[in-house]
Amino acid sequence: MNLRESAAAFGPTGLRDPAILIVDDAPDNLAALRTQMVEQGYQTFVANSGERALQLAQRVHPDLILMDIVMPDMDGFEACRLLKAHPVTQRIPVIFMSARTEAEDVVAGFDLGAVDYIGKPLRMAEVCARVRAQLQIRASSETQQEQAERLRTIVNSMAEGLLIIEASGRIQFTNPACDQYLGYQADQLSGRYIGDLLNPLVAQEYLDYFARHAANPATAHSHGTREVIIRHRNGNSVCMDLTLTPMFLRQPLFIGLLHDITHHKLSEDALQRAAMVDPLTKIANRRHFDSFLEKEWQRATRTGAPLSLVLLDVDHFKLYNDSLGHAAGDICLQQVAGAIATHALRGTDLAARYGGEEFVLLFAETDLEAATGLAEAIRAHVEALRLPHPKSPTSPWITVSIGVATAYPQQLDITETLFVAADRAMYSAKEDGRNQICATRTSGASGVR
Ligand SMILES: Nc1nc2c(ncn2[C@@H]2O[C@H](COP(=O)(O)OP(=O)(O)OP(=O)(O)O)[C@@H](O)[C@H]2O)c(=O)[nH]1
Repeated sequence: MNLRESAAAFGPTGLRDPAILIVDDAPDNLAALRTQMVEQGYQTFVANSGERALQLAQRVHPDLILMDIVMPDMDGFEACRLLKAHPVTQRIPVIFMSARTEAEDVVAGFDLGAVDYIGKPLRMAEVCARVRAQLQIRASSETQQEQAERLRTIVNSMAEGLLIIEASGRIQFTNPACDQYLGYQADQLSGRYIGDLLNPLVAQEYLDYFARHAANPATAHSHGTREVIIRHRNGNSVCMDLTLTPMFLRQPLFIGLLHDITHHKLSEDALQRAAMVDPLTKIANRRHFDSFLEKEWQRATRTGAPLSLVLLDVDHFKLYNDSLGHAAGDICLQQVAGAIATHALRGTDLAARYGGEEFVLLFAETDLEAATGLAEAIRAHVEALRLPHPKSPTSPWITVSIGVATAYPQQLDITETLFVAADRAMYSAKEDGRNQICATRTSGASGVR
């Protein structure tokens, strides 16, 4: 075939006309078959020996080979065996043509991998029909292979993790993204069970859903998307969105799509934490303190344990700002906050900036005497910071005045009572000369005792 002929071999769609390699040592047979094949619109290549057929097949990759069996030197059976042994030619369908139509010849032909066997003398219409049928089979199997290849590429390159799960919870397949998310090598997850990855309650919920679907596929619906905690191979937990969709092939299967939301979760957690912290001093803010106090108040109501509130106000802070500037005032508040926070040691203690230059500490399960001791330690700590306050009329250093109040909350009491008592005590400390503590004990609705 010359260049013009080979250009003409491509149809208007750019797809090549099917190419047929005809192998026969009889020139008449070759010519007659070639004429038929050309009439059918096929490209044709001819070979008059087994050796020549092998060379041509490797060069032109025909879509089908029509192969005579009885030929000198290398016969058709041997040529077929060699074609099937070579990776480049092994998938090319071979149709034998022979006058040897004994059952053992036909069987031997099929055993060698031929797709068909036509008896000689040839009936050309039959040859054409058989060639057409084989080309159709080959085209549809190529389409299936292409589709499978396309799907494989998508599944292997997608950023989302994909799992195929059987109704028993056994994992049948995972894609590379899924393996990577969960820290496994390729194929290590196949054969494991979802219970190996999920918390037992969540795994059971999925197994129930699988069982319901397997029992009645017609009513199956997508399980939708939900947030799940999955066990990473290294033992850590990762937060993922899992979307499950049923699919029925030979057995009920479930496609799981995994989307890593750990980063999203981390920033959500960071936002939540930020909402609880005072931006200047980095200790708890008022909102966090109020909800913490509410919880401890409820707990103390149940246990009958004392609850102590320590309220601190920086002395003459307006003068400090006015003399040293607002920026120095900010740094001073940060240092005072740092000192205060070191005294909230237990999980049930909390130090917070309550607003401006006012700080609070809550000490749960702490009576007035113990709280007063803690308050005195804080007062001394702040004074020991030796933060110069040149304009203060009461001390050369930054000091704090502290009110301490202790309550034994009862059912109808409100937290407000404790605040009012601590506030009053703090003002008494101011009035008495600042840099000191005043303590009081409330009993809720019955007021200060
Ligand atoms: N630098 C700074 N100053 C603040 C901040 N919040 C409140 N203040 C200042 O703190 C000062 C509080 O002053 P006052 O409530 O009058 O009381 P004081 O000067 O501390 O005097 P006494 O409480 O009576 O000892 C005000 O000048 C506020 O502007 C802050 O975040 N940074």
